[in-house]
Amino acid sequence: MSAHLNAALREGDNPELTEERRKATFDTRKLADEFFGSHLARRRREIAKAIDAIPELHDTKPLPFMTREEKVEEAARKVFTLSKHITDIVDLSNNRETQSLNEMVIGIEGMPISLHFAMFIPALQGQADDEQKREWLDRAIRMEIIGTYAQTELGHGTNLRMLETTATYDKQNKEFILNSPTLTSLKWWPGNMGKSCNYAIVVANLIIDDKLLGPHSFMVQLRDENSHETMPNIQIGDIGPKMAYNSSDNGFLKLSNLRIPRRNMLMKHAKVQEDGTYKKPPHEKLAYSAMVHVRSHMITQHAMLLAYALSISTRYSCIRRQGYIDPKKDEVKVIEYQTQQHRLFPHIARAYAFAFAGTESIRKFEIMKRSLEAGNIELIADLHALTSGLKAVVTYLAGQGIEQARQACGGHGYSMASYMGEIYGVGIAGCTYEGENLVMMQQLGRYLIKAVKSVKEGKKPTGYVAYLAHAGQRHSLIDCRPNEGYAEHIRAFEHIARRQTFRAAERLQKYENSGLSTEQAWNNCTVELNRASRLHTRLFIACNFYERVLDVEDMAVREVLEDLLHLHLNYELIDIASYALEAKKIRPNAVSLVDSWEITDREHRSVLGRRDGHVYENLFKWAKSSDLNQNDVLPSHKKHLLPMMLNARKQSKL
Ligand SMILES: CC(C)(COP(=O)(O)OP(=O)(O)OC[C@H]1O[C@@H](n2cnc3c(N)ncnc32)[C@H](O)[C@@H]1OP(=O)(O)O)[C@@H](O)C(=O)NCCC(=O)NCCSC(=O)/C=C/CCCCCCCCCCCCC(=O)O
Ligand SMILES: Cc1cc2nc3c(=O)[nH]c(=O)nc-3n(C[C@H](O)[C@H](O)[C@H](O)COP(=O)(O)OP(=O)(O)OC[C@H]3O[C@@H](n4cnc5c(N)ncnc54)[C@H](O)[C@@H]3O)c2cc1C
Repeated sequence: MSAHLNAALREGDNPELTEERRKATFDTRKLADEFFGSHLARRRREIAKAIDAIPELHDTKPLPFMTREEKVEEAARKVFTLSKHITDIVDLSNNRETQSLNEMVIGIEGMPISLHFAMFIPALQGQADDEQKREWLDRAIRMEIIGTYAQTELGHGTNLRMLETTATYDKQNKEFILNSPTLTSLKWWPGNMGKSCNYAIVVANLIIDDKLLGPHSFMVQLRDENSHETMPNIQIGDIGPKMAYNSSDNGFLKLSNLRIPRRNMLMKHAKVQEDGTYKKPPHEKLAYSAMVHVRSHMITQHAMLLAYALSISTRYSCIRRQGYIDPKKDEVKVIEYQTQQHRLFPHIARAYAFAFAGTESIRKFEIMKRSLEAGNIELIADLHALTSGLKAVVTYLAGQGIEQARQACGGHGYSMASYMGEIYGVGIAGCTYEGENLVMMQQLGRYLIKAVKSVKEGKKPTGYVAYLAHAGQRHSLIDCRPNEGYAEHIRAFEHIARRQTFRAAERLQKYENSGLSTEQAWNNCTVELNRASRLHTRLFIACNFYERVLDVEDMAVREVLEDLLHLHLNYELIDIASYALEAKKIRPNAVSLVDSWEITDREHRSVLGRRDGHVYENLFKWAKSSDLNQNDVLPSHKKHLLPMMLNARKQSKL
């Protein structure tokens, strides 16, 4: 590729990076079009340009130098400033455009309206009836009110059936009475609930005539709309600092005999009539729709976090020179070391694979939503299984990749100047929120076991589990030569996933036959079952990557994606670092592959990952701006350490 086609080349950049960019075999803009989709890629460029022109949307100082209060204030300031410009910059009905704008301006550490858009609005869209939508959804979209999703409690997050918050129907007054009867029933964790929101969708166990009817969603006003003071019968606050996400005020909530009108229960699916008659929803888990929405969107979000970390470490690896390969020559860029390439490149391949899987899970979510609106509940189970698996596998592997990217930056990777600590903290939170990963793997496990049962009954499952009915390869994998082409890789992958799923199913059957209860037998098999779920999901990601690459029209882009696909399939299959062959092929394109993510410096917030590569001078500037450097001698030093040392000196002279 002639260098002028590489959109990332700019005057004045560090020559080390320019040298890398000149080697690109493809046009980074065209690869960006594949990674994001051409519309979003173009819009992201336009959004970045629009932000450049509005100084009040820029960071006032690097986020790691801010206290928690300053971070919370900065996020609030930017949300307010954005509200004046947002409709000029993005199409608000496009979630991914809006999310890109938020990440570029506010960053990944959280903001007062995260949950409002991620869950409050989707819960209203999925669970409120038309009249309720007119009352709350329109106001929420206009941001007249800010809401969150309050489900998890101090004592229970995973096991929703045991939520202790109660909503008891009072027929006389046609009201629900909401209560947090115990310490463990306090709502705990909901994002932005501590200080920012004035409304919440509270998930509580519904009780009518002493009958427990399971978790349902209720609209609760938390704070006065004018004064923002906490409403009566409510106690609310922030849960304190966390590993990351400290711009967000995750909160606690106690409800004490709070009365709300009957119509505050979201009634699109389940309904409670005035006389207390209860109408069941058409599918028991429709009340969980907001969680499925977030799970299906988390995959692209985590692909992006991984991309942030890898573009920082790949660029930095081409700036950093350390040691020799040939002692007679200069010190080499650390990217030249095979170990560095093996550390980074498989994760670059995964970032692309995850982004494509994420686009697919969002597409599947939209299809399910439309089919549900037409009254069809059939796709719910498939989507739940798919998103449970993807959510768990992608958040976990993205976390691993981010940590490898951090280690690849050596000591400077541990400084917050690299921003790796925050990216990691935010990434691994995804392993926990929206369903703890090992628990979500079991949800997919249930689905796989059902598919095995149907295969054993002579039926042919369709869709993502169709491969379970294929005749298994009789020979072992040792006979499987990966160089025979991608179809052979996929067959090998299917073979491993199928074998593990059948092994888990047989083991479960054995325990059940031995007289153990279903639950006990299940618990004895969960390690095997989770392995099957993991393999099934990694197979889905690989197949999706393979099919996606076949669709690419630009030959240069297709070729580099095939290199990544080849690496991905081998790495996933053999589960060891890539072959030297793949590493050699990826090496000349390493920087351009990460440039194709088109992450701006503003979005990165990383000194190490700067697009222009001027790392060292900026590390020095960064250090100088530390609060601790504002005084030559810290007041705390004068107070404690200096007297201690003076005293010690005095003592030794005696
Ligand atoms: C699934 C559980 C663990 C178990 O539930 P339980 O009731 O006990 O059910 P089971 O007996 O196990 O199963 C019964 C059957 O029901 C099926 N099932 C279960 N769940 C579902 C479902 N959701 N859909 C369909 N079917 C379901 C199950 O498979 C069984 O079927 P079968 O009998 O085998 O046929 C459950 O209790 C559970 O889900 N627990 C986890 C709790 C959880 O996830 N909590 C989340 C709280 S909210 C939260 O964590 C928020 C976090 C902050 C998010 C920050 C967002 C960051 C941004 C992300 C990007 C989003 C962008 C959005 C952009 C935009 O749109 O603007
Ligand atoms: C950053 C962040 C933001 C959050 N935001 C929100 C929010 O906005 N709204 C909200 O309602 N909640 C929110 N949460 C809460 C989150 O959804 C829960 O923490 C999560 O669902 C996990 O539940 P838990 O904490 O009860 O974990 P636990 O269930 O207590 O998990 C602890 C351990 O027990 C294991 N375990 C539990 N059950 C089983 C089982 N059945 N089988 C096998 N192993 C099991 C798990 O695998 C894990 O290893 C947030 C959490 C975080 C970290």
